[in-house]
Amino acid sequence: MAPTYLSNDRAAVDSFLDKFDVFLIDCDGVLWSGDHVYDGIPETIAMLRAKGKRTVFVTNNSTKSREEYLKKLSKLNIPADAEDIFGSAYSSAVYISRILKLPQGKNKVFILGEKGIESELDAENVPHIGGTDPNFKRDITDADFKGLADGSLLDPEVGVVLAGLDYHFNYLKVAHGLHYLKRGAKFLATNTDSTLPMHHDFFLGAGSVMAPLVNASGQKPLELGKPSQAMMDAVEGKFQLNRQRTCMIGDRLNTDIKFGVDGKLGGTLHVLTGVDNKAAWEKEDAIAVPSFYADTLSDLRIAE
Ligand SMILES: O=C(O)[C@H](O)[C@H](O)COP(=O)(O)O
Ligand SMILES: [Mg+2]
Repeated sequence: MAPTYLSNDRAAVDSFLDKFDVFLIDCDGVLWSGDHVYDGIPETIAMLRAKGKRTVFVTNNSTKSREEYLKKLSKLNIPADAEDIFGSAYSSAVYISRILKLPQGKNKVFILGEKGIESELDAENVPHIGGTDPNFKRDITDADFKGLADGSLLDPEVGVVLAGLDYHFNYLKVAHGLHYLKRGAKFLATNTDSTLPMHHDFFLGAGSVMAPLVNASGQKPLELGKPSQAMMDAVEGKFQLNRQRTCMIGDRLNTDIKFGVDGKLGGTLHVLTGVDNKAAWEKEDAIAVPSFYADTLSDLRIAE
């Protein structure tokens, strides 16, 4: 069935809102582009909450922890509770500490990523190295090559390499990641989005940042962010979701919309402010087709 267009259609928006109690809302490309909030977003979230709807922010962006996202949301006047934020950094930390359960002496994580991952691993008492450690912000030396090849530079307790969006990746850091994988560490990713919407344009996403490691190791990481259904199960458990009364709202087909479709949610809404346009789901072999679409999330305000 062709997706229902909601923009400027009060009746369509009213029946859309009546169908759902919980909205899982993506962030980059839906609420904002970098620090630029799209027009009418704070008012739209406030309207949904005023109508008794639950709004849960589900982002693949692992550079911030839930706490850091709460600060960003409140700085941008978007109403939110700390409880209603579910990021891929949190999803990954929970997977490592509560599901993977690494053996003692092999329970450390080497991070190719930012502060968000470090904070969420700390919250789960999972030891970690790499990440924002300033010792990695330099050129590789011959001593590094030697120490990585003979293992003298490697921490024997590392059992996982966790990769995400990293604004500071370089040859030295990726080389460490490669040599931990060569010694049997598990390869996990918070997400593998190829691009990042920022300042109304697109930049390298997590998937593009970790591509050198995937290429050199010949391994594909286990993804823990959208569209992974491990994340959907975690979201369902945490928020006691009735999947039929839940709608996923996103800008990207191969993460957000696929997440909702594979998760058999009651509906998915594709907004055209971010990564994918209409043509992406109109084509024959579209990876996922939304049940609703709108030019922007704030088009829901017609129901105010
Ligand atoms: O590269 C990335 O990590 C993604 O572009 C970014 O995380 C997407 O975030 P989301 O749209 O899921 O909020
Ligand atoms: Mg997005």
